[in-house]
Amino acid sequence: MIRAGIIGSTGYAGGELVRILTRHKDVEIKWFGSRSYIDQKYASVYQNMFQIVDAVCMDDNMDELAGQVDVIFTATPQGLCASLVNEEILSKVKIIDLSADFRIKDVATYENWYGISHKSPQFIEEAVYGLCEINREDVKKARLIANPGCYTTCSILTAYPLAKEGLIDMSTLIIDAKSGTSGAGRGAKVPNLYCEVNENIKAYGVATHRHTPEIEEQLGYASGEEVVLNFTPHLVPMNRGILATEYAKLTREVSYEEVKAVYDKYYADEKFVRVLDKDVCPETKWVEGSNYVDIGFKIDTRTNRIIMMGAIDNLVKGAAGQAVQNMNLAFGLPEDEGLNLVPMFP
Ligand SMILES: NC(=O)C1=CN([C@@H]2O[C@H](COP(=O)(O)OP(=O)(O)OC[C@H]3O[C@@H](n4cnc5c(N)ncnc54)[C@H](OP(=O)(O)O)[C@@H]3O)[C@@H](O)[C@H]2O)C=CC1
Ligand SMILES: CC(=O)N[C@@H](CCC(=O)OP(=O)(O)O)C(=O)O
Repeated sequence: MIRAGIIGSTGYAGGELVRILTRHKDVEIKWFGSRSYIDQKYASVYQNMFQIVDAVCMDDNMDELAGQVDVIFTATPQGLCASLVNEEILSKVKIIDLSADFRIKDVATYENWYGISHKSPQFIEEAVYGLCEINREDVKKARLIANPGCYTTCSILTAYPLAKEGLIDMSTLIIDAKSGTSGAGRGAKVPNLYCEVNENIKAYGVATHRHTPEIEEQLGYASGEEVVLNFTPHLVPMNRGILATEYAKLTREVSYEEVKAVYDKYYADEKFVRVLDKDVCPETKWVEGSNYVDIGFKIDTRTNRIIMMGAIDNLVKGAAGQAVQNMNLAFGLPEDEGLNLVPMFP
């Protein structure tokens, strides 16, 4: 049995980790970390866990935790994991960080976009960017895994094969993405109140969103060139889900079949990536509650652009599901263990 500790188990991403891991046959959650609910029953924070989780929430102490578990998930605000991790901890446990602390290789870029100083830059180089479909072999050997962002998982996987094969002009790439409000976490914030979000759609973080450099870096590795792009997120009145619509000029004339063959080259054997049939556009409802990424595309011959679309559940493939997928790889388990979640509908 793998013993797991979750720092930030009372947040939305941590809560989703608990939901998935309670049904993972090789994992026992030993530590339900919290800052605000110490000594309270976990099931009193999340009543959906009534009679499923009997444990109480515990203080977030990474040093103590490292001696008691095999893997620590940090589902905490930006900067916290970097402020806690040290060599002794990493010599004892694997860490899967759901925040952005170890995603970006250039520390100055991280500090610029996040507005915080990085507390342990010495571990950035060894951290593996845990986008399983792309970095699988490195994840298997990693002791520190940077779980990718939710918008970024969706945006990168949707464009990756075409970027890698040079089919799109990267300087023309524009990503327009929408997220449900669980992406903003459980903490109370006025812009996320019911009356602010319901019956409303709004762009935010325009030209400044922190996921921009993460997408640029990863698509830069794929395409072999420096990538600078527009990324505009929108908040939409739904609980879960991300839809990314991505536009780029094609570098040459291609047919539907050629593009489909490129997607199939990278994803035909990927259990969690579903390239949809011709003319089918992904919808967040069709992936809700699951670890799937659904991808579709359309060639617009009139503008010589391709329009790529991807949908995920931000809390599953965009956070907890991908974290469990990373854990499975890092511990030599079947990659889909605990993740055979059928999308829910309606
Ligand atoms: N929501 C999403 O869709 C996604 C989130 N993520 C990332 O996961 C992380 C958590 O996000 P999310 O679950 O949405 O956020 P929430 O605000 O819902 O949860 C934050 C969690 O962190 C804990 N926490 C807050 N401050 C501290 C602290 N100083 N010390 C210890 N614990 C602390 C909270 O504990 P308590 O409640 O007990 O106070 C809570 O459990 C973030 O880095 C986020 O960017 C990544 C991908 C998607
Ligand atoms: C709707 C919403 O607010 N989404 C969050 C992103 C989700 C998230 O938690 O970001 P990471 O994946 O980088 O951890 C935001 O825009 O900051």
